[in-house]
Amino acid sequence: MTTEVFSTERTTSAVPPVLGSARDVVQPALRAAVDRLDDTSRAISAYHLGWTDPNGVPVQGNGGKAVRSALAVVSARAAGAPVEVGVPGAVAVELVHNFSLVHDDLMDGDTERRHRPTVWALWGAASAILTGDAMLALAQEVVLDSGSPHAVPAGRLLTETTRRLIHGQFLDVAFEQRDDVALAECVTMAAGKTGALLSASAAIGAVLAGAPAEVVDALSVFGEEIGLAFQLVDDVLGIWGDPAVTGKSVYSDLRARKKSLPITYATTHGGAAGRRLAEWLAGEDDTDLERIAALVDDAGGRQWATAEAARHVATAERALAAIPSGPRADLVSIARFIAGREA
Ligand SMILES: CC(C)=CCC/C(C)=C/CC/C(C)=C/COP(=O)(O)OP(=O)(O)O
Repeated sequence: MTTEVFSTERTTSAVPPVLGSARDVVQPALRAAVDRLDDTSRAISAYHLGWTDPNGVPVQGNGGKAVRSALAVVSARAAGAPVEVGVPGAVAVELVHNFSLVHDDLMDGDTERRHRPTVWALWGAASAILTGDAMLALAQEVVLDSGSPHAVPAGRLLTETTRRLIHGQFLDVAFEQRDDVALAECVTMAAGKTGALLSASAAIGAVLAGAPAEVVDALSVFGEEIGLAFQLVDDVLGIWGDPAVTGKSVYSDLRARKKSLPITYATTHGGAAGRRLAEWLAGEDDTDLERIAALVDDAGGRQWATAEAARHVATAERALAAIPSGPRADLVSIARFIAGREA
């Protein structure tokens, strides 16, 4: 175990107002886009997005925190454009995100998301694959139809981001078969799996607005950094989060023997506790996951991940120095919310 001292404190932060105001402008456009899908993909997407129950009856559901779409509309404002310019980008990144969740749940065999049964658990694997694919294709269409003279670079940002997302997911899946994953490899995986789409979300509004490269680059760096913070917090919640709040099954990441960031830190830097954890990861005993979570803690995995998340948020905030103060404050509020969230 290293001798460094990390803070274990994670200050919880209230949902920033910008998430609500962005949702108000993005939701109608997201619904209009989903309406374009074929009947089956539309019905399953509407369920996944929290608009209907499995029988298609409208509900006041939970379609997620909508962090990525909020970033996209603030991104347009950061470039001096009206929020409306960012809306097609916001719809697109939310669709790419939800494509990835539907496919990820299938790959991981997870049966619960956002407090409800997952798409594959209700409709089967083929429907989950096809609905995810439909959302991904729709995302491109929304950007191409945006009417922006910068739709092609925005579409390209989205396709390149999707390739990074897929690479990150491939690494994640490959790590399940390996017992020698290095911390740097795990960070690369998280940057692809989560950083890429957060980075594109923070930049796409500015791209649609035709912003200069230095503005787009600053927003991309901001998004990439909060993406790493996001995944670090997600991994902490995946082990120590309250399932009643996260809406995910208890210890699902441990049961799946995921080489998440706190676990990889623990196995590679966590001394005797880390070695015991590595032995457990290589075995098949699932009986006492509470003890395994305590082992990750003892090996410093939780402290490290929490401190790293705070460090990435601080780096993200520094990248915004040249962004006008109004949108900068909103971006900072999203970054701090990400670091302090409990779900
Ligand atoms: C290609 C492929 C299958 C990739 C999968 C990539 C993947 C699922 C990465 C995890 C990203 C993540 C932390 C999601 C939770 O987001 P969130 O907490 O914002 O979710 P919410 O929308 O429910 O709030």
